[in-house]
Order: sequence, then C-alpha cells, then structure tokens
Amino acid sequence: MSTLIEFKDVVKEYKSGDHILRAMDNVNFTIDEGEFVVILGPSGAGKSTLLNLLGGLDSATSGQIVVNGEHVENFNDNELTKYRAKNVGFIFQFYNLIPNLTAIENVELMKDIVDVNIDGKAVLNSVGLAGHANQFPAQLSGGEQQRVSIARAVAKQPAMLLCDEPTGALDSNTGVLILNLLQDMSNNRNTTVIIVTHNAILAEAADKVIRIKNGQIEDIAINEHPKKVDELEW
Ligand SMILES: Nc1ncnc2c1ncn2[C@@H]1O[C@H](COP(=O)(O)OP(=O)(O)OP(=O)(O)O)[C@@H](O)[C@H]1O
Repeated sequence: MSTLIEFKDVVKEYKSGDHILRAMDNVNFTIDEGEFVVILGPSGAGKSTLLNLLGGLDSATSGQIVVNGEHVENFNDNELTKYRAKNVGFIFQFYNLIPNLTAIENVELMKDIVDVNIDGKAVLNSVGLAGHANQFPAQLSGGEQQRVSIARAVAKQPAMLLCDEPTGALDSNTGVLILNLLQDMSNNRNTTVIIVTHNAILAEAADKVIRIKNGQIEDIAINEHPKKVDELEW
C-alpha cells in the first residue's frame, strides 16, 4: 500500500490572550491509502485538532502535512478550499444535513461543490437507502440520516473520509451498522477512513490505531488481523 498522508513534526498552537496552548506537539505519523484508522485519546488530547488540520479546516503552526505528495501546510485559503472539496469527506456526530432538502438532494448538492457527475440514487443505494431518496431528514431515523451524510461525503469520491465520533448520537446497533459501512468502504473501495472515537473497542477492527495524549502521539499500533466490526463485542 502506498502512503497517502504524512504528518512531520506538526505543531498546532492556539492563542487566547497572553496564553498559548499547544494542542499538537511535534506529531509524526503516516497513513496508507485505503487504511481503516482509529484515533483514540482522552478528552482534550487533540483528536479533533488533528482531523481539522488534516481536513484543511485549520492551519498548522509549524511542521509538514503531506497528502498525496502535496504540502497542505503551504496552501493559502483558496487552495485549502479546493483541497477540501477534492480530497476530503467529513462525517460528524450530528449529521449536518440540510433540513429542507430531501436525502437525494442533500447528496446531489455535492455537484455544486466539486465538478463531478453524481448519481445520487446509486450512492444512496450503496448505503442501503434506495427507498428513502425523496424523504426529508426529519422523516429519517438517526442512523438513516447518518447514512445520508456518509452518502454525501462519498459521492465526490474523496481520497479520505474523516469521521469525528460518527456514531456518538446513535444507539449501539445502529452505530455498528454505520461502522460496518465505513469499514466496508476501506476494505472494498480503497477509501482511507479515519475515525476519531472515545470507544476503545473499535481499535480491534482498525488496520492502524493512533493513540494521542496531551497533543502527542502516545502509541501507533498496526493490527495484522483486524476484526470485522460485527465481530466486536460491545
Ligand atoms: N479554537 C481553539 N482555541 C483555543 N483552544 C482550542 C481550540 N480548539 C481546541 N482547543 C484546545 O486544544 C486542546 C485539544 O482540543 P481537541 O478538541 O483537539 O481535543 P479532543 O481530543 O478532540 O477532545 P474531545 O474528545 O473532548 O473532543 C484542548 O485543550 C482544547 O481546549
């Protein structure tokens, strides 16, 4: 597998008044194309900061963030917008769907953002929602809404899916369905999937587990034999 992402000596500092908080402190790691990666760490460890830097939502204070051979840390705002549109699908705890657009309209919205031809029906079908295309978010369950948000994120075929607590608002059975879908995208479609979670059990299903604490890498582990999400005991 080839390397898709490389963090080299990445530092992120937040300034509030006179105080400087170092949320990322010399972080180094690589992620391969198609890997299923779980990022674990206590509250405040820097997990969301890491996703925001990787997703081009925020800029590093120093260090290098290389994605597909491109140096994201050198991008200006315009280049970051293009980078996000082309490379990144975001999936959040709350689904961020547009309430007055139907499921299919929420997915096809991506056509306006990236210049790709999107078959909304086919993408909804791939997440098991073929029959729900014309329903509005309020008419869907939480798990269905999260599947629409996954469909929207994958519709533009991004290099990576960045997921911040994607099952945090779901009951455990529905959460397993969503994680299964994400693992399947990594295994069968070579999508790089990076999931931030508090749930350490998911680590057994990951190809790579990155543990962070106080803005530093505590440990990086490779699973030679990751479990299937539905084999995990929750
Ligand atoms: N915009 C910001 N301005 C100032 N400090 C920030 C900002 N964003 C995050 N921080 C601080 O940076 C540190 C890391 O925050 P981050 O949100 O990355 O942690 P996290 O591991 O995702 O935590 P959680 O699991 O609670 O979501 C925390 O101390 C947080 O208070």
